Amino acid sequence: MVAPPDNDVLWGRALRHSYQGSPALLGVSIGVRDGEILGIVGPRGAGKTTLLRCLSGQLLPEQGEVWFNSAPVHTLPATTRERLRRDRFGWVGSTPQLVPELTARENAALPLLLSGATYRSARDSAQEWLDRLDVGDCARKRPGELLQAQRQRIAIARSLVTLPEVIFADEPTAPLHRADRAQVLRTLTAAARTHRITVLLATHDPEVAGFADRTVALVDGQRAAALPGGPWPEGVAPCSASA
Ligand SMILES: Nc1ncnc2c1ncn2[C@@H]1O[C@H](COP(=O)(O)OP(=O)(O)OP(=O)(O)O)[C@@H](O)[C@H]1O
Repeated sequence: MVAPPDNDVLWGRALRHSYQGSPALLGVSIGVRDGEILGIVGPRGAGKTTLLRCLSGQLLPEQGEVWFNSAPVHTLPATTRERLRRDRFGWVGSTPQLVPELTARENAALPLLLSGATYRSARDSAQEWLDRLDVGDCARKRPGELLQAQRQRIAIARSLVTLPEVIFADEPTAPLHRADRAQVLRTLTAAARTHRITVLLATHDPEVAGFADRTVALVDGQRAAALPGGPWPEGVAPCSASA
């Protein structure tokens, strides 16, 4: 095993994974620099979610290595990987997964409460992030009383509340109206830059990818040529922003 280069906070090498024999990743290598906002772009089914799940330790790749700083994520026991994900990583999926019995503020505070913060400090921090994401007035409501777009903002607040080292954002603005996407992405990326949070932003939408410092393209489970902030590589048709 070879440890990652010093300036990479996260590093995947030759990652391969398949689902019931159907390949999703075919030997992807990737390095993510500390504090970088890295776009993982590509059409639907390209392997973006699978790559994020491998890099975040949710999914063990069939082959390959994942390093977070000097920790070999691919060989860590399940409980250590879970702790790593809880304490150092944040995750935002394309659909908000909130606890229905808790209020919006309790949902956003949950990662802090799980890591031992006092109720009052967790609640105050959660409220601050809800305010920044323009859902502060939803704080006392439960997910069932809220719109999907409001729930997604709460899920983003929850991912930021611990100021994790890395946020994995998988199509994070998919449930939002187009007009709201830029504002939410500005909040997420501004918070990341202020607090030096590394962000992996998976998307099929070139407008979303425009918020990244650099993009890496995936096509059919493999890296494809891409220019940072430039045109999409051949074979990666930019989809409309109507996801
Ligand atoms: N749980 C699963 N079981 C079986 N096949 C899966 C599973 N998850 C993903 N796949 C398949 O693996 C391939 C890669 O999927 P993945 O979700 O990683 O791509 P993606 O680029 O994130 O696509 P999308 O934008 O549609 O989520 C696709 O062919 C997909 O159908």
